[in-house]
This record gives sequence, structure tokens and C-alpha cells, in this order.
Amino acid sequence: MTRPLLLVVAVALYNAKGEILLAQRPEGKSMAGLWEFPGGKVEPGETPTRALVRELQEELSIMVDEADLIPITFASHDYPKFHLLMPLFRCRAWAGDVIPAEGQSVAWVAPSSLHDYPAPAADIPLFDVLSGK
Ligand SMILES: Nc1nc2c([nH]c(=O)n2[C@@H]2O[C@H](COP(=O)(O)OP(=O)(O)OP(=O)(O)O)[C@@H](O)[C@H]2O)c(=O)[nH]1
Repeated sequence: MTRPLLLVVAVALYNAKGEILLAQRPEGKSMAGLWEFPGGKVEPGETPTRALVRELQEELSIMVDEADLIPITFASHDYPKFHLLMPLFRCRAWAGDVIPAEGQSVAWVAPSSLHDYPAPAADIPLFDVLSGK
């Protein structure tokens, strides 16, 4: 079966303690309740980093400089309706306080504890990379 390729961009946002921000998908969305990296779909005409800057402003009310987004790895995963291709950037610098703007719960998680959070299947290999497994 041919599935459309969906380009989504995501970020591992690190605080000064080396913890990573996960956001819980709200009720009513697909995969509600699972924990994921902030980000979203790359819209036509956008680069991945521009899309990420936009999503972080919309979702978490923070301002990120594209130059502070460092590519680290990616997910490539077959979901029933699409194939997800998701570059993952890391970021340690932003302006403003993290205020979830869409009612999502967020958590700062030590890399070694990422696997304690139920997550979309595509994210499991990313948790392995970030936790050095
Ligand atoms: N932002 C983000 N999306 C992810 C992650 N892992 C993963 O499978 N996805 C999937 O990537 C897709 C696009 O995410 P999105 O945030 O723009 O989509 P959405 O919830 O607004 O729309 P949707 O309800 O149609 O899924 C979703 O199907 C989402 O489940 C992740 O770590 N971060």
C-alpha cells in the first residue's frame, strides 16, 4: 500500500539541567494522551526550521532563533494512514517562558527517564538516541 509521506518537524528542547521537554497530546487529537516532542507539520513553502520556530511560538509561547536549532536525528515510521518523516532538532536557547498555549500538559524529563512516558511509536527510537541507548 502506498501511503503519503508526512513531513513533521520536532524539537528536543533542553533546559539548564539537561532535561528535555515533552508535551502531552490533548484529548480530541489522534494519539491523545501520548507524550511527544513539540513541533508539527511543515506547511507548503516553509523550511523545517521555520516551521519549528512557528510551532514553538504557537504551542509554547517561546521565541527561538533558527540558528539555535541543531539537527540531531530523525524518525521514519509507517503509520496506517501515512509515513511519518520527522527531523528532530535540539535547542538549548529560547526567549520567554514556556507557557503551553493549547492546554497541553508538559514535563521536563531526564533523558534516562524518557521511556517512562507513553509516546507515539515513531518516538521510541528517538528516545533511544537521546538516552544514549
Ligand atoms: N509534534 C510531534 N508530532 C509527532 C511526534 N511523533 C509523532 O508520531 N507525531 C505525529 O506527527 C503528526 C503531526 O503532528 P501535528 O501536531 O502537526 O498534528 P496535529 O496533532 O495537529 O494533527 P492530527 O490530530 O491530525 O494528528 C501527528 O500525527 C503526530 O501524532 C512528535 O514527537 N511530535
